[in-house]
Amino acid sequence: MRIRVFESPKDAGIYVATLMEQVILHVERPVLGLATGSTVIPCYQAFRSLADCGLDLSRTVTINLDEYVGLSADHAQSYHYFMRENLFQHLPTKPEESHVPNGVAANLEEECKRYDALIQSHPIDLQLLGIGVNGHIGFNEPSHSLLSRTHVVSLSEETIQSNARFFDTVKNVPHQAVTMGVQAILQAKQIVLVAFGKNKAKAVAESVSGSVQTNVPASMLQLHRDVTWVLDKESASLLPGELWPH
Ligand SMILES: O=P(O)(O)OC[C@H]1O[C@](O)(CO)[C@@H](O)[C@@H]1O
Repeated sequence: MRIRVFESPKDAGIYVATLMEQVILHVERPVLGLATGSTVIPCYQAFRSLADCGLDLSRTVTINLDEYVGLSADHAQSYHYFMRENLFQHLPTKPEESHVPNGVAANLEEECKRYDALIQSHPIDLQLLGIGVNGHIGFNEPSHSLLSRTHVVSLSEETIQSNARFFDTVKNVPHQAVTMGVQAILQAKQIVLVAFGKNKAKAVAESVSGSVQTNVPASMLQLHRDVTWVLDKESASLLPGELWPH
């Protein structure tokens, strides 16, 4: 596990974008696992600059972590829409394929199976993650057990309240989502988790230095051999001193 602490989200975003670039430059048919949320926006902004400077994405496949159940791709709060607005529409060369779970599939169980098959046939080289204030990754919420496969999850009250900032009213926040399971996340060759702000500090500290437990889903990342935590000073503020990078 590596921990990098940056002065600003902008600096952190540039670092993450270069990690993504390295994969694209060195893997024959790169597969990037992508995330949504306010945290990854500086990463995508920096990545767009690299793409503007000629980074070729035409062999790259992208696979997103999750989508709200009931929001179609043209809904402004759907993760399809987020990806288009914050990344895809700005890229001069489009990825060869881009995948986001379909939250309005008539049969969500079939959709989850389809998504798992897709992940298995496209092993992820680099998985980008944010983290919920409760330690969730993707939408794998804290629980006494975690599901390994893509599944429909009921969002916790904490997540609904936290994500209400993106909706007109908390009543409009969907209560369910389709999310990749922890297996797909842990199968990625490399994982980069990004967290900014004081409100993520507790989840970061518990995930990095607490015990591995399903009640803190991001603590599962301790089981992976290639994880980089990309933090700012606030999100790193509760880490034990010995874990602070020198
Ligand atoms: O970056 P934000 O907006 O705090 O969101 C963090 C996490 O929340 C989610 O958007 C889902 O709630 C995750 O996909 C993300 O990792």
